[in-house]
Amino acid sequence: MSPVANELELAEPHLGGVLSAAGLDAEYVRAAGNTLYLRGADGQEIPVLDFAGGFGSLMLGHNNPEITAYTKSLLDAQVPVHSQFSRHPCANRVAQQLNAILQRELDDDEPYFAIFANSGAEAIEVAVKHAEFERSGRLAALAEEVAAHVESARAAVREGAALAPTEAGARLEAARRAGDAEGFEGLLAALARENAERLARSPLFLTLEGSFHGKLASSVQLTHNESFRLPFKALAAQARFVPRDRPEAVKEIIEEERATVFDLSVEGDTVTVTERDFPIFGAFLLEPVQGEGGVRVITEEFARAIQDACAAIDCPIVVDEIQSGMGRTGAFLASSLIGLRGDYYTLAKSLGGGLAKVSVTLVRRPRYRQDFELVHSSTFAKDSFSSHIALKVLEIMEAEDGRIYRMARERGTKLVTTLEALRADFPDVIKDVRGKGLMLGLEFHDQSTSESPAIQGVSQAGFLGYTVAGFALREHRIRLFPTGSAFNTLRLQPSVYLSDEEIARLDAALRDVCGVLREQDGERLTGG
Ligand SMILES: Cc1ncc(COP(=O)(O)O)c(C/N=C/c2cc(O)cc(-c3ccccn3)n2)c1O
Repeated sequence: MSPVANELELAEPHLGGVLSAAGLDAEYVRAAGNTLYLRGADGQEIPVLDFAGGFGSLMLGHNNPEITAYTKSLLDAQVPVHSQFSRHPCANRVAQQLNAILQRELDDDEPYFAIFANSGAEAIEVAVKHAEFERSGRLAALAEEVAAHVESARAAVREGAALAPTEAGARLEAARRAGDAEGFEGLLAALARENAERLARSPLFLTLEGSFHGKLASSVQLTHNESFRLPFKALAAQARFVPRDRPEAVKEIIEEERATVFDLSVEGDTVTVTERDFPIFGAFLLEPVQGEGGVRVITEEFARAIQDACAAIDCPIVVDEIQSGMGRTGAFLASSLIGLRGDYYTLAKSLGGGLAKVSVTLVRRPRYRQDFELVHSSTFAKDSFSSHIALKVLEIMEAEDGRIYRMARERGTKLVTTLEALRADFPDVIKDVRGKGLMLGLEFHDQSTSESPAIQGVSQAGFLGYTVAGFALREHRIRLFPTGSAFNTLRLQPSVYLSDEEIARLDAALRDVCGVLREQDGERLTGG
């Protein structure tokens, strides 16, 4: 290898620089439970208490002993990892187990078919592609129906039928004139041209302000954060972002964006031009608890408004449980706690037990299009290694009548109580405590007008959360991160094995942070 390449930092060096600026560029050499270990100058391991929790992928902790032992047994047994295009009974058992859990939590026995992938964003891409596959089938059926109506109208006009004067008829007549074609055939040519243009429009997706659904080409257009989304706007179908605090906006936006095609009907010797809605919306996607958007819990009222508005236009709902699912909020599905029912569910992160990369998109049977299986695939998806691990994870989650979910509720209550006590003691520093179960957010007041130039500077740069994280790592050996789109909010997503001692350590560290911010001690906060 050339000596130059040997010296260069070649794997995302700029990100490394950003992390280094915040004092977060640690190298971890081991992990277990809620602890990561870095190596000190003397070569000794230094434990770091991890509240980032793999951004939600470590419900069962780092290197969970039961899962690592099981993984070793899979390797020892030489389980075939890549046996694509063969029977995958283990993947099917994962799908069956997921269905059993959904049926329990949703109290409904309608099956969901499973399409496996390798990451959360890929599961979203699968949902978006399948929804488009379903929508394009509906568009084809509509086009066929209109074509049949056109033939009936053509025959009726030949028999002397006349056009009824309607507003839609006037609009179609204007299109005919613009197309410079004569008579009824000219009108039909205008109808065909107009409808072809309208049906060829890209689908429009609906999601919430503050949403995060991934950073791949389609999924990033469903992620609200403009710095993630806008550079790639030209790549994929767009979304409308619904304000989180206005459930009534769902219907308003649907009304604004509704799309129609011309149609014809014949009654006796009268032909009538009408305009009828066609499905322009690909799907409505939402997280029951927004992670990236600052740990915001969607209310039952909002869920109902979305459910009703989507049912009225037969728009599928994709419930993104990639971060909120897998028991993190105290139920397998966070959405089951707010009465939200999805046509699709996406799961990832903790499904792989902190070791395997696996995600799954579940599609409710009435919407499922089996031909999708023949046009979508991925080399590593549905591999038996990941499927075995996912099955083991679900077995652990469901053991002892859902002990893990009870632990998530009990540990989450203990943790949120600690955070609320902190806020009560530092109301000038802590603005809000949010979340559910072990998916919690701690929001700091804005410090952009701090009297400390250092604190003012990092706040105005949107770096307060990262600076606090750097302080916690340096001074307290605790790993924290702000959410990617709400920089003053720290997300806390430890494993269910969180101990009282670890909560107490976090409390002490956060009280120290609050003291530093109250005293406006920029020097200490930034380690300057
Ligand atoms: C609801 C939801 N839907 C799809 C995805 C995409 O999943 P993948 O990351 O597996 O592609 C995520 C994944 N979340 C990623 C994430 C969530 C988060 O809260 C922070 C960070 C993150 C990552 C790196 C640096 C800083 N922050 N990453 C998600 O939370």
